[in-house]
Amino acid sequence: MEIEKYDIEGPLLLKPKVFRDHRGFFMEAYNKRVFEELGIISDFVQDNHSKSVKHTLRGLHYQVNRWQAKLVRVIQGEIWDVAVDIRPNSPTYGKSVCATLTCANQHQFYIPVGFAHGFQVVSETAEVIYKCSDFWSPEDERGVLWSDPQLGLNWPNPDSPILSDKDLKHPEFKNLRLD
Ligand SMILES: Cc1cn([C@H]2C[C@H](O)[C@@H](COP(=O)(O)OP(=O)(O)O[C@H]3O[C@@H](C)C(=O)[C@@H](O)[C@H]3O)O2)c(=O)[nH]c1=O
Repeated sequence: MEIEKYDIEGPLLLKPKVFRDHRGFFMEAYNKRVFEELGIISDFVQDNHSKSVKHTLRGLHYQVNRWQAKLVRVIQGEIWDVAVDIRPNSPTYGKSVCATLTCANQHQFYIPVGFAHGFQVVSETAEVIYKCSDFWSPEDERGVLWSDPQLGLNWPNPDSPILSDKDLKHPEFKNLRLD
């Protein structure tokens, strides 16, 4: 497993070792012991799987009270994935880190608690799976407006994103809700 750190403390880009042979490939997608050795001590309790069509943009999402660390990967297609630092006392508050995740590169994006998360689909369709360190809690769901210029995010297709009704209505970053 290769690991890349970012300028922002916390998120990691993980490049698992992939064993290829005439049958295809094998990889350990998650190994609690190895991840803990890397300092990723999240106790993952829920796996999510979504499929989206090209230009779909999901985000930017986080939960309060039941904060979720996430381990994101793509099993079909390609996405641009982003995590925005919303830890109030962080020196990098409001800054973001991103990763291109594809079924070919097998990379995984580890997003600790304290970040808002979103992605946009670059390929015709993409299937994304991610582990979460706490359960979904609808009343604790919060969001930030994906297009807020203050965040300065370089979405692959900002002109015609496909969004949920919910994602159209999130507040701007200056009105971030942490309660
Ligand atoms: C997030 C979630 C949704 N749902 C349901 C609620 C709703 O009817 C349907 C679709 O939900 P959403 O529109 O919120 O799905 P989506 O926009 O894909 O939400 C996800 O976006 C990415 C970026 C994240 O980081 C996730 O934590 C999550 O917020 O699925 C669950 O049953 N469990 C869950 O954990």
